[in-house]
Amino acid sequence: MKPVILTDIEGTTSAISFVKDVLFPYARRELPRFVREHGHDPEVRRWLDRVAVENGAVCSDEVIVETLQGWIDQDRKHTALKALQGLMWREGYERGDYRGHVYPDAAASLRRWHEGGHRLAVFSSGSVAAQKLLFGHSEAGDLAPLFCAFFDTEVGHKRDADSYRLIADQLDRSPEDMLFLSDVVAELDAARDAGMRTVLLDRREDYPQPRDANAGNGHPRVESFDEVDALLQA
Ligand SMILES: CSCCC(=O)C(=O)COP(=O)(O)O
Ligand SMILES: [Mg+2]
Repeated sequence: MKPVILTDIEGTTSAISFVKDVLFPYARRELPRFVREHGHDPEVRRWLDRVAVENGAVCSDEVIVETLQGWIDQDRKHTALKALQGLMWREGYERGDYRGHVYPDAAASLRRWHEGGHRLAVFSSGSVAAQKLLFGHSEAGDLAPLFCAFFDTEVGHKRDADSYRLIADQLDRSPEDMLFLSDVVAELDAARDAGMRTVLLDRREDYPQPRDANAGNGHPRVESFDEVDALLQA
């Protein structure tokens, strides 16, 4: 049976700069208008209320917006922020304000692995809705149908081994039959603790200072998806 390939997004399939310089500023800028116009939609309200609870008090939408903007600045991976970002980014993708960045080697490899019979899945801190948008409106075309499953932090934290056990379980595979790709060593450590095979993405564009074997904590290290095939055969 061919291993299931589970991939992270930011810094792995897609440039960190796309997330930091395009998506995050867009959400930060659009947040006040979005909350004004959609704050009464039940789906939006649910997440805004989660932010209010986190603040420890009943607070105005203005304070909630400021809190969320602060979290964007800190790159907090809070589930409520990620869900709201996904809803805001939908408008930007649909208006054609931007397309999802996917490295050409990642797009080509994902297509090749899918054609070759590997099941592909995503695990990202970005919400499942945001993941589907990024791949569905990517610069390389609609890549979303290549994936059989999408997971976000509703399944658990990316640095927690139990999240990877749960993902394997939901895909009906043993962790040993799965390969996880990520640019973050702590995430790879968690996946390896769960029993998965791992590969560290160390893209020159995202990480101008290459990480050595010690910094990579023993995970096989590659600079593009093209190098992953050799590891799949190993
Ligand atoms: C999924 S689209 C936006 C990416 C994002 O919001 C994010 O936090 C990326 O985290 P990742 O786990 O993919 O490194
Ligand atoms: Mg990442």
